[in-house]
Amino acid sequence: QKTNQSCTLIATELEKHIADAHVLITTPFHPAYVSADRIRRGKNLELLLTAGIGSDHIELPAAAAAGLTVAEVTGSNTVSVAEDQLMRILVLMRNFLPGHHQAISGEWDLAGIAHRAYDLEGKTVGTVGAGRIGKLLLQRLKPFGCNLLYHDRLRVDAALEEELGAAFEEDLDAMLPKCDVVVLNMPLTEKTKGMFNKEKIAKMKKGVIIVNNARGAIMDTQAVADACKSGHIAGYGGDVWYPQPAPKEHPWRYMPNNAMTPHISGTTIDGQVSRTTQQAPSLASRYAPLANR
Ligand SMILES: NC(=O)C1=CN([C@@H]2O[C@H](COP(=O)(O)OP(=O)(O)OC[C@H]3O[C@@H](n4cnc5c(N)ncnc54)[C@H](O)[C@@H]3O)[C@@H](O)[C@H]2O)C=CC1
Repeated sequence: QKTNQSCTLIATELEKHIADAHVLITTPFHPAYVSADRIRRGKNLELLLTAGIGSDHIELPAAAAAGLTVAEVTGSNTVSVAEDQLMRILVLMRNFLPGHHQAISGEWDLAGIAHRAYDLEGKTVGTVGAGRIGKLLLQRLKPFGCNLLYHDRLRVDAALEEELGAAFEEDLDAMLPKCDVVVLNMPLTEKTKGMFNKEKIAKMKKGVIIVNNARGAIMDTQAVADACKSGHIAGYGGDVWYPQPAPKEHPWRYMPNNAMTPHISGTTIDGQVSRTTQQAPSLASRYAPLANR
């Protein structure tokens, strides 16, 4: 109910002011979807600023057609997200959540946890996307003694590849069957929307762990829920959903072995400070020249 109230409040305030606004600042966490209709009604709009990374909640072709600048705070919370991904990998690999549930519910059933708990050492971890967050994750995984793979449109330079200790996989479909853990680190675009469907998931190892802090809509929602139910996916964790806020009946809330949360991986206090301190200069650089005229 709290979520519904705050959604309604955001929508009402946005509708009230959109006709006057020159700058619209939105976040990917609790997005005000910037539709073509809202862009049309925002007659004074000049800048759509995403306070975070990932502007897929904005209808980009409509923004471009209206001549608007769309900007985001690149790099602002990348450490927060990479650390969170590492946490979710460990939480799922070690089967931590049922153990915690036992602790708070008065149970003591070691076998009930241990039968599906593994070490991360020696496992193959592949990231789909090795941009800012993907590279930070690979750096953090290196000391765990994993076999590290990455797939991206672009290969990182040889020196960095060696430093990361990760092997490039040009063909995603060739990488997926090798991975015990798959982490998504690419943007939601027309190309990646629904990319991880039933067929793609079937190419992965039975018992794979998937961590997706990139965007919910990169996955086929029902295919993920079905594969968790069948056990093909042994664990699915992340903080991104489609749509957001996720409705109560969203199947990922109820699928087995999930380590889902609301969209919080980039909103640590450090991530928030970094986002806001980088956002102000972004606004200032656009408007200071006008103000000084
Ligand atoms: N959950 C959260 O709080 C946050 C989520 N994100 C999400 O993570 C995504 C990645 O963030 P960054 O690493 O900062 O972005 P980035 O732009 O530095 O890296 C993205 C990488 O994905 C690659 N890529 C793009 N399309 C691809 C495709 N079709 N196939 C393979 N690789 C492809 C790019 O070449 C690039 O290397 C963002 O787009 C955003 O959606 C970002 C920050 C916070």
